[in-house]
Amino acid sequence: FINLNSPSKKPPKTLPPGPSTFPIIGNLIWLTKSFFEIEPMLRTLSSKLGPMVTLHIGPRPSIFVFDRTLAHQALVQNGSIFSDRPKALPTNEFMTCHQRNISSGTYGPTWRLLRRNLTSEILHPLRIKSYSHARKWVLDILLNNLMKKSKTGEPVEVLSHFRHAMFCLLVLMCFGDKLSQQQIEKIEVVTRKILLSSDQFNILNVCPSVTKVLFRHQWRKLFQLRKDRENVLLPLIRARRKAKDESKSKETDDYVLAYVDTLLDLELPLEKRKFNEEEIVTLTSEFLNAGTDTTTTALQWIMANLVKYPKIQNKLWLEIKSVMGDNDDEEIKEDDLQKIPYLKAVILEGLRRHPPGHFVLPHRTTEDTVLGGFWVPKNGTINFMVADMGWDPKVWEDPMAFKPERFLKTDDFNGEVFDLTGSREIKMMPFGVGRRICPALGLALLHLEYFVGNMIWKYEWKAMDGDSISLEEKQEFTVVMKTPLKAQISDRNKI
Ligand code: HEM
Repeated sequence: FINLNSPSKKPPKTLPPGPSTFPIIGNLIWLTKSFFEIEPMLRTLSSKLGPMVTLHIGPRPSIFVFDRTLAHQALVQNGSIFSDRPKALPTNEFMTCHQRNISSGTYGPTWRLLRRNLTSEILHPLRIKSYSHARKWVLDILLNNLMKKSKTGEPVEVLSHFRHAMFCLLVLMCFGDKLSQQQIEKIEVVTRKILLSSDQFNILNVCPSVTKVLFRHQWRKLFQLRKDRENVLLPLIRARRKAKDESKSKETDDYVLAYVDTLLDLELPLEKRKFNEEEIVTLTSEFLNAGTDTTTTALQWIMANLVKYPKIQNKLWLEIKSVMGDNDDEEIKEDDLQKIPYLKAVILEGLRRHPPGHFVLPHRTTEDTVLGGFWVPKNGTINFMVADMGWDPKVWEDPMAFKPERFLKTDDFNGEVFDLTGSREIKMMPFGVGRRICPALGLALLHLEYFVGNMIWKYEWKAMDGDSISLEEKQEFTVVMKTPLKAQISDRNKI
């Protein structure tokens, strides 16, 4: 790897190969496509052209990297060059208050402040522990709802239950735990609507000055969605501010810091002012969105594999039983999770085989540079093929099979537990790696282990009679099951 700033090396000026396109029109057409449409095309191109492929999307080249060693060189070894985000498309810019959130924020002091605030105030292990009562509360609701449904004798379609549970957890961490189910559902409806409609607004980004006239109804719809979001979130933000100002909250014993509390006093480092209400709405909705569909998707894929492969489910249950003994009425406590290595292996295998996102969020380079022998221009967009890295047959034997046992062979990982951060070497990267790695990796793993573990400990999960579980994928905001999981669920205590 050479940096173009180094005077001793003469840099190549050749971009990684890609398909030829019509100038301007071709570039604009890509803009209307979602990543999900692009993925299979990229795979075909890479099989012919090699581990790096360029597409001309919009005004700048977009480079896609399939190779895990190149990903490590870029994101870990040269993180300072590869950690910026591209300028947001107009619709995203509008919904993020000019990219003033963590995931789309420019690599600089505001992003650093927001990311550090989230990781040190909310995602710190001790703080995560302080939300354990919320997890227990949500687990009870989830288990009860699943059992209620299964008693009707109908197959239980689990997805909406999983999503609601994951959403409740994040709402409680974000706004404190005094919210009713009804309030939570109201927020869920609005945020979901925004997420599901995002693709339909792609067309507005092709020449916004024209689309503002031609598609003004669509633009109005987008304005309304942002307004609806403010209408549900602002009252919660104001209530928390009021409690803070009156310092009421700290007087009660059960006060738990919420994400929104940490945002109220933060000061924008360049502008030297506090975040305004619209910006806090953007930041809180980012927190809810970033964690709900990702974790829900992972949860569904993992449970689907446990239904599809009863032997794996049974092995997991036996291992849980060896820790829990005859305490059938108890749930698995968070401290006990680490005593169940097979549970961790099941979760890791789920994330490897079915990463919720098949790409990371787009990165932008801050300097002209060279990767894999090709030129990567300053301000170029670069992305990494997450799914393909986890399915690399050079790293993973029989990569498309679901085999949690592969994560128990610590010899394969230098005698240590598997390192998901890829700091030494990337073998898979469902959370990204480097400076933009998902800051909630630890929280997401805890949620997956706690909920999968307890759902298997309490209930036996079976496919519906005559039904086989299809692992076909469908591309939504994340890559989900094309046929959502339906299962027969029975109480293990009553078998
Ligand atoms: C299984 C669950 C999850 C998966 C697989 C996942 C995956 C990812 C990935 C791939 C990225 C992009 C990395 C990159 O651009 O290089 C990311 C970023 C991010 N994730 Fe997650 N995530 C999960 C859960 C969560 C949760 C629960 C939260 C919050 C509570 C969260 C908050 C974020 C944020 C704020 C970013 C932006 C980081 C930045 O740009 O600096 N994620 N995540």
